Amino acid sequence: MLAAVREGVTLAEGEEALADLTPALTPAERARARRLAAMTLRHRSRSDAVLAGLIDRRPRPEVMELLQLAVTEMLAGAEAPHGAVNAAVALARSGGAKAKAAAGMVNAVLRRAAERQAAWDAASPPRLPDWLRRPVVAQWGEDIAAAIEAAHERGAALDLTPRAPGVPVPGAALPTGSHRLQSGAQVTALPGYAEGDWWVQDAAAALPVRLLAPRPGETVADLCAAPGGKTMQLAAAGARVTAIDLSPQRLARLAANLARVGLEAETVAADALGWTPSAPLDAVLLDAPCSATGTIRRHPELPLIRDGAMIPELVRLQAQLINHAAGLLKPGGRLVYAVCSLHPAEGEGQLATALARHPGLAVEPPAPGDWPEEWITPQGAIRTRPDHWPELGGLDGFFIARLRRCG
Ligand SMILES: C[S@@+](CC[C@H](N)C(=O)[O-])C[C@H]1O[C@@H](n2cnc3c(N)ncnc32)[C@H](O)[C@@H]1O
Repeated sequence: MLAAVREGVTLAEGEEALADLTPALTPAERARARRLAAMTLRHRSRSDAVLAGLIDRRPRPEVMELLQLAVTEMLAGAEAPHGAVNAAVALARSGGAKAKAAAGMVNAVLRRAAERQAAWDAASPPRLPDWLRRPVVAQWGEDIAAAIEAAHERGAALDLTPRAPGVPVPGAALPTGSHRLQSGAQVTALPGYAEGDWWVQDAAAALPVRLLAPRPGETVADLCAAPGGKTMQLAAAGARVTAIDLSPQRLARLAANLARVGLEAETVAADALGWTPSAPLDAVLLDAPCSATGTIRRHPELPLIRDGAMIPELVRLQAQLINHAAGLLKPGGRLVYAVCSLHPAEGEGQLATALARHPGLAVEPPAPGDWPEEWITPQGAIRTRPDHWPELGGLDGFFIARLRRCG
């Protein structure tokens, strides 16, 4: 999986490739591989710091990955050193001729690395890539950038959204209504899964629908809907929902998710830019395609496989989607724009230019008191960051704005 990320694919895609390569893996082994790979990536700056003092020359990438993996297991995962070292040496021996030749070095380096807990503890979390760090520092300053990096390294808890208030949901209730489980659990084995009482959704991802505040019977379009976390929230509130997504495969997942929780929505596989409803709508949710840089806690590979080159194209697409969405509303209708991004150009900047283009749209800020004050921006939008809620374990980075069509 680490090699797959080095080739530029996501951990999830790497996991699929791993399952194809080694079909005998049990689900538990696969889950452990995923956990270890994610952990290795989240702490990569620490394993590099430990290894820097022990190797003269960076070895071949696959050997380096073995070393990073074993160091992380020993110093973050508290794995007994002999187990981690032996496993790494066995892996090197099972590799190509060059990896085999490195087995002795792997053994020697890891035995010394096991004693370098202090170097591990003293190292810093991985830095954001420059293309993201620069705008983050410009927006919030150096200290917040460092706090975001620390939060990324801590990873994310498992958050669940209840189908309705009052249904029993595992985990501790968060102030915004989500429930949180701190330790990784097998989702399908949790109580209430089979009954469809809840679904997995980061606490921040549940906020756009909370801000939209759908009422029973309202007509709502979810323009970029799959895999459907927000569609389920809208339907659970009793809205008449049309869920649109460009990807038929992702829309099939949305339909399966709706079926599991026993909720209904009309589904349309289409480009949202070409879709129009038969009558103007009470509300539109636009959870736009974005850089996903707000989800690095869950996807530690993102900084390694993306560069900033896609940002201008995404910003253009988001602006087109906002323009289209604004035209679908009844007078007085509301549009919630959301992105799971930490890049201000997709959030704060996007809102500013949208307001300049659309004098008929006005920001409707969240009611004070209902939301943590530090999340509300000077524009009247909501901004969550991974370093928020430190005592509760953080949340994904989202930018969310509610706009009302005047007149
Ligand atoms: C951020 S994800 C949506 C997550 C979803 N709202 C949820 O809560 O589960 C963005 C989605 O936009 C879809 N998408 C991208 N471009 C689109 C377009 N032009 N029209 C409709 N959907 C689009 C992608 O297929 C992707 O599923």
